[in-house]
Formats: sequence, C-alpha cells, structure tokens
Amino acid sequence: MTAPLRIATRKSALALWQAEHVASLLRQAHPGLQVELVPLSTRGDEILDRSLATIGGKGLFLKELEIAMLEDRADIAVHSLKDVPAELEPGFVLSAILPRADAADAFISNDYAALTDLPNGARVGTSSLRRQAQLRALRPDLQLLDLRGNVNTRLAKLDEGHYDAIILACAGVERLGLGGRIRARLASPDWLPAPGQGAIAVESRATDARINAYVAALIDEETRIAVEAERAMNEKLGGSCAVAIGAWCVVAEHGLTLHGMVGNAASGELLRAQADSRGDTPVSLGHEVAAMLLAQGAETFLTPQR
Ligand SMILES: NCc1[nH]cc(CCC(=O)O)c1CC(=O)O
Repeated sequence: MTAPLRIATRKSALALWQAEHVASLLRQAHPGLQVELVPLSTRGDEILDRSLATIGGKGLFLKELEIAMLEDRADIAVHSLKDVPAELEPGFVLSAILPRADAADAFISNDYAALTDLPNGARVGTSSLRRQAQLRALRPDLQLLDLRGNVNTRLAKLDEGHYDAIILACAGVERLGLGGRIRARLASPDWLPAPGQGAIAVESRATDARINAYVAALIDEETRIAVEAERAMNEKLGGSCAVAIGAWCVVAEHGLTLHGMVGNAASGELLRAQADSRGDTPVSLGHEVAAMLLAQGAETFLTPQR
C-alpha cells in the first residue's frame, strides 16, 4: 500500500472546507489513494488585531504550511489562490488550480438589499484596500471600518450590529453554505475582485513527481489561464494586500479579456485598463494591462497605502 497523501491546511472553516474538497476530488480521481488532512495554524490566523495591510509580509498564510512540506509532515497545501503571493518560495509550485467558483464580491447586510440602498454615512466593514477603494469611488459618503477574521467571525460582527453592511467574497460565503446571506453581487467589469479570487490552488514541492502526478488530475486549464493573466498583472504592479489592485480575466473562445484596476483606498480614485489577447500568452496580456495602468500614473497608488 502506498503512503497516504497528506494535505496541510489552515484551520478556519473555509480552509478546512477547501482542503476536504481537494481530498475528496483526489480520492475520486485515484480510487484506493488514502488522503488525510494536517490542520495547522499560520501567522495570518494568529494576528487578528491588525489589518493584513499593516502586518505586511507576503505569504502570511503560507509559511507554516510550506515548512510542513519541507519537513515531510505534509505532501501538499491547499490555499485560496488570492492569498498566494505572486512569487512562491523557491522549490514550490502551484501544481493545480481548480475550476473557479463565483469570483465576485458579496454585499452582505441584514437591513439593506444593495450598496445603493445604504443611507448616507452608513458603516461598511472591510479591511481590504481594494474593496475600500471601490466603495469610496461609488459612495464617498460611507464610513469604512476595519473588519478582519475568518468568514464566520466577520458575519458574527455584522450580526452584532457593528456594521450596516460588510463585503466578502461570494466564493467563501457559498462554500460555507451561507450563500443565502448574499444580498447583492459586486461584479465585473464595474467592480473587480482580487487577482485569483474564487480559485483554489494546490501547492507542492516542485520535485515531488509522484505527488504532482496525483494532483495533476485536478487542473482546470481555463481557470489556470485566467488567473495566470491576473497574477502576471499583479506581479508587474508589485501587488500585495498593502495596495488596492483588482483583476478579472474572461476566457472566451476567441481569446482572453483582462480587466485591471488600481485604486487609492483613501480618496476613492480608480485607474482602469483592459486589453484582449490576440493569441499571446496570459502572462504577456497581464503585463500589457499593467503597463497601461502604469502609463496612467498607477505608480503613485502602488506605494503601500498603510
Ligand atoms: N482573504 C481571505 C480570503 N481568502 C479567500 C477568500 C474567499 C474565497 C476565495 O476567494 O476563493 C477569503 C475571504 C473573503 O475575502 O471574503
């Protein structure tokens, strides 16, 4: 019998759901393969009193999982792709990107059906600079308040009355079976998600051919192409959670369309660009949209905003 395939995961409900999802897909694809979870705590989970933008440090949610793989306590790690920095630690690869769920953001409120229904000065919770910039652009009157923690924690804080509305990713809310709480979708091209939002990524050691062959069964080529374009744009712009960057790539039969946005969370200024691929690679498309944003003066928005 072969050794079980061990999946390193964070311990939040969403992370566990995603790791279980990957485990069940692996068992389906490889009957007889034993798959088990290795739940771990990461720095990003432990520091809850500061916004991610101020803690800084890319890969806040990855490091402990990567150490587990280096120490052979785990074979793969499962991540939300949008939490994966543009550049991985040496020796690691994204061995599979799964089919994408709804990449839109969700407007969630107990009292209001949509962003446009919020009264003047309403309190909206989000610590994401990308979400703050887009909220400010649409509704300069809103009071934007920090909100961190896992999805369930954020919903509980809304329910306690600290906010009139909060913004979350549709994908995470739906995976937890809480899709009924979504009052409206904030969707492209008007509102852009984070690069890679809605996609689950499997990370593994680059040299682990046996494991990577198992994981290859989970690859979704269309999602891989889309997120490669979004992540290439983000990387060219030096993106991190300390700047407001949105990206959304549509894959159609005739080619790709990449929408990009860079914003200022304090002023609500947004720069937008969009380009189609004409048979060129997703990476060059990402670089092209990044260059268009830089040509509009994106540089001034790309020094850390916190
Ligand atoms: N930064 C936390 C995070 N990372 C991934 C998701 C949602 C799931 C996804 O995008 O795949 C969330 C929660 C949120 O932004 O609401």
